[in-house]
Amino acid sequence: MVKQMTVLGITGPTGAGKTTLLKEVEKLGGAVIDCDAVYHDLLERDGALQHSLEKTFGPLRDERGAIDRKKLGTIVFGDPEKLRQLNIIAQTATVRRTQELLEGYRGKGIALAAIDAIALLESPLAKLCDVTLAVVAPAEIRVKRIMDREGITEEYAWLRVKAQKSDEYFVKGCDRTLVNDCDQVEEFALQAKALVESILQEHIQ
Ligand SMILES: CC(C)(COP(=O)(O)OP(=O)(O)OC[C@H]1O[C@@H](n2cnc3c(N)ncnc32)[C@H](O)[C@@H]1O)[C@@H](O)C(=O)NCCC(=O)NCCS
Ligand SMILES: Nc1ncnc2c1ncn2[C@@H]1O[C@H](COP(=O)(O)OP(=O)(O)OP(=O)(O)O)[C@@H](O)[C@H]1O
Repeated sequence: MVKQMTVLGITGPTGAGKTTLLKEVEKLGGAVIDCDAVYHDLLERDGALQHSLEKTFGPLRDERGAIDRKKLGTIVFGDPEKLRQLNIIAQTATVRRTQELLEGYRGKGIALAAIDAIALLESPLAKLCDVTLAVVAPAEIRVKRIMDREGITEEYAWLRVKAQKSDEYFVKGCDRTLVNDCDQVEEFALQAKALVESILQEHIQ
């Protein structure tokens, strides 16, 4: 009998703790697909994607000749229409690559694969998932976390946070929720592990 693969979709706003949860999935033997990383990889090597972005948003190169994400972020995070245009361009490429990766994991007989995507709920990715999980946390805490993690300014951190949908949107759209408002990342990691294990149990039975 071919073993079924459980596909867990993870979404939620920036700095909430999704990557921390993905590390627990990996420790449990699951495969993870971080759509930010998939997209960053495509941004480096997909000429058609680079061309499409510059055609829409104007010159975006840094001194290395690569697409300057902070420059693009400053354009789109302050303008909902431009963010909408970016989402269409980025999602087409990212969703295609994510589907290829999922099929690869399925072919290898992997029991659990998790997809982490900011646009999970409004993209075709949600339909590929057996369970969806929202990871949320108060905006002030998230701003501090992403400033510490990336060394970005408070202004850019708030610009990114305010460009995103509310916690309520993610909670309403997902099957399950994890609130990450504790002070210690280790404490959240334990909660995340317990939830992923219980989801796996439910799907194995
Ligand atoms: C907007 C950009 C230029 C910002 O670059 P920056 O280096 O500041 O952020 P990075 O790429 O590291 O992403 C960090 C976080 O920003 C948030 N973010 C990224 N893209 C988006 C988006 N389209 N909408 C809302 N938030 C976003 C996410 O929370 C993400 O985890 C860049 O992220 C981008 O081009 N994003 C589009 C990719 C996308 O839509 N991915 C989703 C595919 S399902
Ligand atoms: N409960 C916590 N206490 C302290 N630090 C935390 C906690 N949860 C997460 N962090 C830290 O906050 C930062 C953001 O967490 P993480 O990268 O998991 O979020 P994310 O949802 O993946 O963010 P993004 O969507 O921006 O990639 C990381 O540096 C992480 O180590």
